[in-house]
Amino acid sequence: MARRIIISGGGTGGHIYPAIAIANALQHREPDTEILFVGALGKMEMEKVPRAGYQIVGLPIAGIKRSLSIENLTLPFKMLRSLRKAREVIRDFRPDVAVGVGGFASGPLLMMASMAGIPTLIQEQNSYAGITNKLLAKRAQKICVAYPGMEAFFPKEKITMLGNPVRSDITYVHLKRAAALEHFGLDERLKTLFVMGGSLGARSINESITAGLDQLVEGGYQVLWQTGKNDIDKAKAAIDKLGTDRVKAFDFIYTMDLAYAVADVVVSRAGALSVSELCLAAKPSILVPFPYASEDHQTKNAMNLVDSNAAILVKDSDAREKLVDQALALLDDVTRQRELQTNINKLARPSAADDIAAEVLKLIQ
Ligand SMILES: CC(=O)N[C@H]1[C@@H](OP(=O)(O)OP(=O)(O)OC[C@H]2O[C@@H](n3ccc(=O)[nH]c3=O)[C@H](O)[C@@H]2O)O[C@H](CO)[C@@H](O)[C@@H]1O
Repeated sequence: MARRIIISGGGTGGHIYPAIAIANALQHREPDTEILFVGALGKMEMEKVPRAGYQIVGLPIAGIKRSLSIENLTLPFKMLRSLRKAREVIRDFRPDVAVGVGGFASGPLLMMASMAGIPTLIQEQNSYAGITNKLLAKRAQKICVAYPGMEAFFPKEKITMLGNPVRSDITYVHLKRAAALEHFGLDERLKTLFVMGGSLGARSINESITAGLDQLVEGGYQVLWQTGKNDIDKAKAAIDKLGTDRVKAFDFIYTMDLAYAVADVVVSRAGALSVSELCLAAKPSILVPFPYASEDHQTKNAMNLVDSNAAILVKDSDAREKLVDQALALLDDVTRQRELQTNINKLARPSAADDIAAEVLKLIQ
């Protein structure tokens, strides 16, 4: 009989793409597996998951607003409605296993699944566990992590360290350079700086790049720039002002494999999945951790690489002053690029998605 698996969570790309990578690996191992995603209504996963070819159901859940907001008063009702909806989805789909990847929807879904006696597995991308995953861990059968020391948050006997699941098309990107140049309309004679702000975009990176765009273009380089939704108009205005066709800006890039393929040097936030992808794609990288991520975990993600001489760190507070200079220095220095490339690739976990899929399947008797 076909196996049925629910994968739940989302909110940002850092939760959605590992979920898609696990789903792809499951279908590769067991092609007749039926997979249903459960996300949060109104969140990014409701659009990105169907684009990746999977069905998704949305729960009416929301997070606490940090500012004093009347919306917070409706949260308990949203939680109750989400629990009820999660119970319905489980009753109708009858999954053999439920997988949680973090983000709002995984809370109610995994809670109801474990109450119904369905085995659950958690995949934690970061070196720091949020409150939802800590609570869910008590009832989960297996917890797959990407960083050491996670027994500080989870029961030790349930933890397996397998790395973060990365979409398989990000392997062997060096074979896709020609296709990537054509896809983005870039010039094969020029070296490319790929700037990525993560799934939501990064304001300080965007401002720093805007300020140094003329230097990059005058330096003879071209730029592929992923800005996030909020800054795309400003980025396009800066490009128009410079009157150049050597800078291509996008709010979101669906073909990340091609973006990595074309990049000689990458400037990026240090979200867990971005970091795992940079390892797999073996890209010389300058990381600018988002300083307000919980427990400053992006700095930890970045330092993990910097300590192995596998990436360069620029602090968010130094970005405006130093980022473009550092990018130009690295673009100019092929020896340093090779050194970073070799070292970052040693930290890649190419089999993570498949290893996690194997753990998921093991939970089905
Ligand atoms: C601000 C914040 O709290 N960010 C968190 C969020 O980051 P964020 O959602 O930015 O996540 P990551 O950097 O981990 O991953 C981004 C994912 O989105 C994909 N992508 C991104 C941009 C784009 O244009 N196209 C695209 O496909 C990337 O290839 C990657 O798969 O989740 C991560 C994983 O839990 C955390 O480590 C980050 O700290």
